[in-house]
Amino acid sequence: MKRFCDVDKSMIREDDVVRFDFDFLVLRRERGSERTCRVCVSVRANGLVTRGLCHNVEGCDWGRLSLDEHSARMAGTGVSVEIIDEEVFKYYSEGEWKKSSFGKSVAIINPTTRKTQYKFQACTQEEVNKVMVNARRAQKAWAKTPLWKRAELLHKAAAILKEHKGPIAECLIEEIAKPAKDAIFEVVRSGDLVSYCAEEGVRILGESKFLTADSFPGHERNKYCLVSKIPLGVVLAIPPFSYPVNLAVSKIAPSLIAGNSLVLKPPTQGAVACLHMVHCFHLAGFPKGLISSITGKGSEIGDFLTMHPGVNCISFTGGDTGIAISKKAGMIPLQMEFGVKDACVVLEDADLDQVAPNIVRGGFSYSGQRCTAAKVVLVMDCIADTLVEKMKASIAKLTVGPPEDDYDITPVVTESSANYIEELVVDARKKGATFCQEYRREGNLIWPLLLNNVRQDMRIAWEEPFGPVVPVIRINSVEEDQNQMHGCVFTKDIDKAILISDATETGTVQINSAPARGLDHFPFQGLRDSGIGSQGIASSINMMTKLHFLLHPRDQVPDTFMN
Ligand SMILES: NC(=O)C1=CN([C@@H]2O[C@H](COP(=O)(O)OP(=O)(O)OC[C@H]3O[C@@H](n4cnc5c(N)ncnc54)[C@H](OP(=O)(O)O)[C@@H]3O)[C@@H](O)[C@H]2O)C=CC1
Ligand SMILES: O=C(O)[C@H](O)COP(=O)(O)O
Repeated sequence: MKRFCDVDKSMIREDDVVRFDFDFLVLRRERGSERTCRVCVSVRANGLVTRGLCHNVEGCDWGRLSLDEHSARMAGTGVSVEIIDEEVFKYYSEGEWKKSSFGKSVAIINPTTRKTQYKFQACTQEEVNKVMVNARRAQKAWAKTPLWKRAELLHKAAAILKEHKGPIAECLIEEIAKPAKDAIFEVVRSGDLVSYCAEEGVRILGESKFLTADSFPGHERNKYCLVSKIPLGVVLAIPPFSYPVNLAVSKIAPSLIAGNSLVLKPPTQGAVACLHMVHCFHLAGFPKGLISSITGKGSEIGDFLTMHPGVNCISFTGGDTGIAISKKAGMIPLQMEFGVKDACVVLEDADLDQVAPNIVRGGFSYSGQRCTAAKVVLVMDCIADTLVEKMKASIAKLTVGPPEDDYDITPVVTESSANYIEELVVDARKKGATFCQEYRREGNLIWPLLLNNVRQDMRIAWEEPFGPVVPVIRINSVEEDQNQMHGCVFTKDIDKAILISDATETGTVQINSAPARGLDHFPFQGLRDSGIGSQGIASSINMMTKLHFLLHPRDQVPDTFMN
């Protein structure tokens, strides 16, 4: 290696007190048949990566890299080097990155290469117990920390998170095959969410309600009640693989601003992206024990966590696992968001040139692995042929390939997920659905598929594929639709759209646009088996607090104050 480092002085502000650290890391990687072994050096100024130099032992010419290139290539290294021990990512407890005493690790399989990409610690029950005790202790002090100080730290974490979008996005690409631009967007959006939450928290929690007794029949103005919002205690956050960073911070930020402590259980796929994100909170300087991340497979450590007596609230997003969690959890508030079968209803008068690309985007972005993906199209029979042709034309434009090259359709998250999608496709073929494209699969990569003439007896009509397959069901009237879970309505008749929205049991209805969570501060919820409570910044802050009442009878006020 010729030169070790070259610090980019533009990264350092004039008034910074600069402390330089150097990290050395030997990085071994496998991509297909290519094997590389690199020695990387990163330079940190006050904890942030400034420059790095990497040398490929077999003659790589990475050479001197810009900050962004360096960050992008050094996921799991550089500023985050302390979060990894040899090849295994650590868990986060008491403000430190730790190795589990268990000595067992969990592998994260890259959906594209189908080889082990990363490993993380499988934590023990004793380690969970310790985290809970520390979380409770830290929370008591945190609840007394002024609101503006809590907000200040969240703003700092948000800035660090956005600054480190490169390495975190790289993890999203490698762990969950999120297309590169979407991966970057997820991190940036998450930083914005944290900041917005800090602002909203100051407004929501900075106000309290004042009640007087004389508003109730038969009472004088002789008693007052002050209503304020206080934290719940320890919040357990469990996000899904599909938005591991965004759906983790959507739980972390409201919980912290409200004065709670937070224990995160990252999803297996997406765990390393989550750990990098947690490290951004660590770098921001939150008190020890306030944020922790217990790692391990949900099936192994999940029950112990969710039934732990130290947990005062669970915020979960995922599949049917959540239904089981709701049944097992004790008398604590739950915020649960599960899977859904979002339907797009297309009426006779809809502008099909607008509808087709909208549904294709809604159904196929991130290869259909969004809870808000368009999962069934219910179209009036008289316009179905035209819509299907237009959708076929839109689908033909989708690109298919690896996430790092930012293709539209990328491999689905696991082989078992691909197998499940295939089962639904095979069932639809057996029962007579019309295939608008040839079904094609290579490993976890499934080409986009539109299934026409789907009937209610086919599994794809009801089950959530969480993949790039969209069924079309023809209807003759809106009443015929028994899904009752519309995600959107396409029509030029706004009155009709509102009537349909009112008549259906669904959390969110979009008019003339594919289903989406909205923006992160909009409320968002599923009904019936799709969830408990609402997400969204304000909803989550409210959900993660309880009311506290301070009553005061006026006759106790000294006479001097009464006149
Ligand atoms: N309504 C909404 O807002 C959203 C809903 N979803 C839904 O999520 C599903 C896909 O996500 P996916 O990650 O596969 O969902 P899962 O339900 O499989 O997993 C969700 C989370 O739960 C964890 N987990 C698994 N078993 C347990 C357990 N026994 N106790 C506690 N935690 C456990 C998982 O960890 P591990 O990975 O280690 O198993 C993961 O972190 C789809 O159904 C989708 O519709 C997705 C996004 C948004
Ligand atoms: O995890 C998911 O599926 C998200 O909640 C979807 O969010 P989006 O609609 O903003 O993509």
